[in-house]
Amino acid sequence: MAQSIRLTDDDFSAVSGARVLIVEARYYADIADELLQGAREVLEAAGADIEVITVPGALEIAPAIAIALEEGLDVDAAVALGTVIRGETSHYDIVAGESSRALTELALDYVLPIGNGILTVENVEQAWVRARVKADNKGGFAARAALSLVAIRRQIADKVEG
Ligand SMILES: Nc1c(NC[C@H](O)[C@H](O)[C@H](O)CO)[nH]c(=O)[nH]c1=O
Ligand SMILES: CC(=O)[C@@H](O)COP(=O)(O)O
Repeated sequence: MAQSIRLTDDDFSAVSGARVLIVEARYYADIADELLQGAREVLEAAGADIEVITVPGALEIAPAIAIALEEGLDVDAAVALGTVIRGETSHYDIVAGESSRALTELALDYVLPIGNGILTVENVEQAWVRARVKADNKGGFAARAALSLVAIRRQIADKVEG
């Protein structure tokens, strides 16, 4: 019978004990608290082992993950949390674009599951709707995305070893 490997499964029993690094940017500290809570709840429910690194802004998230990996921190996945809100200048485009571009490059270079929970929004109101655990819970979503990739890696490894 054909078996499917699904990236969207929400059954994370296979990822219990996964070591997950959260890197949170606290440029907007109160929103950061909410994103972190959402991510933590998902990871704790999945039985993950969590390490948190705090950085000043979204541009430091990918470098912090890279430093952790280069220094030998042994992790199965990372979750990036931050909020970038448009200001008066073009700086928004740099922070929003580069922080996510760097994460994608890092994920592919290191073949590391990374959940991208960096909000890129027009204003604080939009940020809160997306960050709030009882609303969009994007921190939780990013954590689930990272766990999905850990699960799929384990499923594929089992299949290949088989
Ligand atoms: N404007 C926002 C920033 N800017 C700061 C940069 O991320 C960085 O910390 C600085 O350029 C020093 O390297 N960061 C955010 O997370 N959100 C913003 O809206
Ligand atoms: C995303 C940003 O860096 C932004 O907050 C900067 O604001 P501004 O463009 O008004 O300097």
